[in-house]
Amino acid sequence: MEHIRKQYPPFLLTANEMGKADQAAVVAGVPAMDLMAAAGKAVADAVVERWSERPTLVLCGPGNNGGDGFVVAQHLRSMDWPVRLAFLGSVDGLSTEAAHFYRAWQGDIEPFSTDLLDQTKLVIDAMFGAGLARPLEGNARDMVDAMITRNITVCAIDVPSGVDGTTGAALGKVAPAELTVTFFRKKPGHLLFPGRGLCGHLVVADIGIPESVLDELTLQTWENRPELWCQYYPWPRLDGHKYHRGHAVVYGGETMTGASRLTARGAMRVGAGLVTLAAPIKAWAVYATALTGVMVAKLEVSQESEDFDVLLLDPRHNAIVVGPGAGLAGFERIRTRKIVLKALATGRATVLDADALSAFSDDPQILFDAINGPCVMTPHDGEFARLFPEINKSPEINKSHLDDKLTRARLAAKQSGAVVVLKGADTVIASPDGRAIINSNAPADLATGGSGDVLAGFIVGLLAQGMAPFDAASAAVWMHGEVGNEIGSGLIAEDLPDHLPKVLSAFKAQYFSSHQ
Ligand SMILES: NC(=O)C1=CN([C@@H]2O[C@H](COP(=O)(O)OP(=O)(O)OC[C@H]3O[C@@H](n4cnc5c(N)ncnc54)[C@H](OP(=O)(O)O)[C@@H]3O)[C@@H](O)[C@H]2O)[C@@H](O)CC1
Ligand SMILES: Nc1ncnc2c1ncn2[C@@H]1O[C@H](COP(=O)(O)OP(=O)(O)O)[C@@H](O)[C@H]1O
Ligand SMILES: [K+]
Repeated sequence: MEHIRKQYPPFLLTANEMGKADQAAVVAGVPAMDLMAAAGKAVADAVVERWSERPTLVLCGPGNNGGDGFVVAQHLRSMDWPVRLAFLGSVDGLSTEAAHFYRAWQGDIEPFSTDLLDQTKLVIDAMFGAGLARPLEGNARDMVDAMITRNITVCAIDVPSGVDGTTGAALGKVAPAELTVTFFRKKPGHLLFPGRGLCGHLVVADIGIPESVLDELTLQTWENRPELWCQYYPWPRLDGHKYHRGHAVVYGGETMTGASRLTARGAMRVGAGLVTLAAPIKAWAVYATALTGVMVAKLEVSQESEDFDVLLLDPRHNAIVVGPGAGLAGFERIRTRKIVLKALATGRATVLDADALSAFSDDPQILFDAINGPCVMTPHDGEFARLFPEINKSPEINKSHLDDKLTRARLAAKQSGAVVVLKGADTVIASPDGRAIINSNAPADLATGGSGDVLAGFIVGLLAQGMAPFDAASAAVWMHGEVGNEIGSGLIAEDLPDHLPKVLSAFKAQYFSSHQ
C-alpha cells in the first residue's frame, strides 16, 4: 500500500506545549543532546545563508537557549567566522546538554559587557528563549539597551530575548531581530504583536522532533491557513441554484449608508445567493439607487423593528448582519439594539459588528444572554474594550500580568457564546469551545475606513452558504488578508469586494481539486 504521510494542521505551541513536545521526542528515542545540536546547527545554517562573514558576538544566557548559542558559535568558528562568545551565568547552573556544548566551544568565554558590541556587526541572541520568566535585569538588560541604542543587527534564537513566546508580550525592552530561528513549530508569540514585529523574518527549523508527538498533545491554537477550513468551503454546486447559496440580510442605517453597502457587496462577492439590504425608509432611495445586484427592502421608520420581523418571517433569509452604519446616536441606538435582539431571536446565523456591539456597552449581558445560536462578533480593540471591560481585569489575565490578545479573545468567546473575531494586524478568531486561530496574512493597507465592513460581509456571505461560524470567520479573515495583499498600496475599502474573485480563483486552484 502506498504510504501517505499524515499532514498536520498549522498548530501553534505554547512554551509549555513545546516543552511537552520536547519530552515526547526524548521518550520516542531522540536524545535531548541531538535536539540541541540540531537547533544550533539550524541557526548557524540560517545565519550563513543570510549574512556574509562578519564579526559576530554570541550572547549565551543561563538556560538551554544559551546552550543553543554554544552550538551556533562553534559551527561559525569552524567555518572561520570571527566569533566571540559571552556567557551570562555559571556552568554549574547549565543543563547536561548546555554544559556539554559549553565545553565543546573552543574559543574564549568572555564576561557580559556592552564593550563587546564595539567590534560587533552581528549579535546572535541566545540569552533567553521559551523559559523567560520575568523582565531582563542587570547585565542582560544593559546589553539589550546597548544593542537597541546601537541599532545592531540581531539573529534571535527561538525568540528575541524578552519576548514571551506564548503571548507575544515584551517583558521589558527588547532588541528587535532581523531574523529569528525557532524550532519544530511556531509559537503564538511569533504571530501576536508586539512579538511578531520584534522577530523580523521567521524561520521554523526541523530539529528532528517527530511530528507524531503532536498526537499526544491537546492543541487548540492554529495559524490561519486554508488547510484548516478549505474542506468546508461552500463552492457552488453544478446542480445548485441561488437558494442553495443562502440569502443574507444586511441591516442598513440611516446616515452612514456606505458602511452597509460595503458589507452587502462583500456578501455578494463571497457567494451568497441573494443579499437583501434592509433600509430605513428615509435612506431607502439612497440604497436603491446605489445598489443593483443587492435587493433593497424598505423598513418603515416608526415601526422599524416590526418591519424587520416581517422580513425575517421568510425562513430563506438564513444569515443576518447588523452593525456597519447601524447608528448609535439617540433613537438610533435603541433601534440598533432592537434589531440585534430580533436577529438573534431567530436563532439564525448572525454577524454583529461595529455599532451593533457598541450599542450594548452599557449592559453587555443583555447581548450575551440573547446569543443562543450561531453568532460571530467582529470587534476591533476599541469595541472590544467597551463590550468586555472586565476581561482585562480577569484573574486569568492578571495571573500572567499580560494583556494577551489570544487569552482576551478566548475569554470573550466563552463569556458571550459567540465566535469572537478580535481584529487588528494580528486578528484572533476564538470559539466559545476554546479553539483559537491567529491570522498572519493581513497587510497594513487594510487599516482603512470600511475595510472591517467588507469583512463582516464576507463572514455573513459564508454563513449564508452554510459554513459554521468558526470556519466562516477564519476563512473570511484569511480572504480579507489575501485580497489586501492582492491590491497592495493604495487600497481602499471599495476595492476589496471586487478583487475577491481573483483571490477565490487562486484559492480554488490550489485547494479545491485536492478536496473533490
Ligand atoms: N524545547 C525544545 O524542544 C528545545 C529547546 N531548545 C532551546 O531551549 C530554550 C528553552 O530553554 P529553557 O527552558 O532553559 O529557557 P531559557 O529561556 O533558555 O532560560 C531560562 C533560564 O533563565 C532563567 N531566567 C528566566 N528569566 C530570567 C531573567 N529575566 N533574568 C535572569 N534569568 C532568568 C531561568 O531561571 P529561573 O527563572 O529558574 O531562576 C532559567 O534558568 C528554547 O528557547 C530553545 O532555544 C533547543 O535546545 C532545542 C530543543
Ligand atoms: N495594521 C494592520 N494590519 C493588517 N490589518 C489591519 C491593520 N489594522 C487594521 N486591520 C484590519 O482592517 C480591518 C479594519 O476594520 P475596522 O477597524 O472595523 O474598520 P472599519 O470600521 O472602518 O471598517 C480589520 O479587518 C482589521 O483586522
Ligand atoms: K533568544
